[in-house]
Amino acid sequence: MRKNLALIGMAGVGKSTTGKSLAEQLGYDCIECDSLMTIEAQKRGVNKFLLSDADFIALEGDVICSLANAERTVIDTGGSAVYSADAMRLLKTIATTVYLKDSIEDIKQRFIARGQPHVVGIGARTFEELFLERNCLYEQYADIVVDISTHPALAHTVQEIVDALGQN
Ligand SMILES: Nc1ncnc2c1ncn2[C@@H]1O[C@H](COP(=O)(O)OP(=O)(O)OP(=O)(O)O)[C@@H](O)[C@H]1O
Ligand SMILES: O=C(O)C1=C[C@@H](O)[C@@H](O)[C@H](O)C1
Ligand SMILES: [Mg+2]
Repeated sequence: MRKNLALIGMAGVGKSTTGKSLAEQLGYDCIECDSLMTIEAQKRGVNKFLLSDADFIALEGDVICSLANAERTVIDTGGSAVYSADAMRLLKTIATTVYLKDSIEDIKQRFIARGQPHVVGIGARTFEELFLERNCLYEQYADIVVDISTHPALAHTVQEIVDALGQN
């Protein structure tokens, strides 16, 4: 097992919720990339939610690449991290990547429940189109895929990831 874990997956799938619990169970630190991005954007004098998609992805790439020395850390990435080739190259080097996957229906429900939060790349596309594009990227970059659609309970998800890591 590499010395860190990186959670990747669609906005709202539960990366931050799972990441905190997983880190606690493993005795790892947990870094939420979205929070680091907010801090970095403030340093640069910008509001990250007002950035273009390209600038948002560049910021996300910079933040993730700043984690090169992380150890024993769960890296909770933003859903759009897969659009940054630099970020994914770094993560594949320093971490075991875990794709937290759920059904399109469940993700869409949670997306609507949260009031349709900021999501990169939605543009003129439908949620379904974005989901399918993202799903290919998440699968491409994943060392481990954990599908939570049949067992969505947090404790079950965390245990499934721990078990999969043991076999990886
Ligand atoms: N397994 C689950 N079942 C039901 N609801 C969940 C589950 N995991 C997380 N949630 C809820 O879904 C919402 C989004 O979860 P969370 O913030 O962990 O997702 P995320 O993947 O980190 O999203 P983002 O990419 O936007 O940061 C939260 O309100 C959380 O309580
Ligand atoms: O999936 C996405 O496009 C995003 C997910 C969030 O984690 C944030 O990083 C941001 O709102 C973009
Ligand atoms: Mg999150």
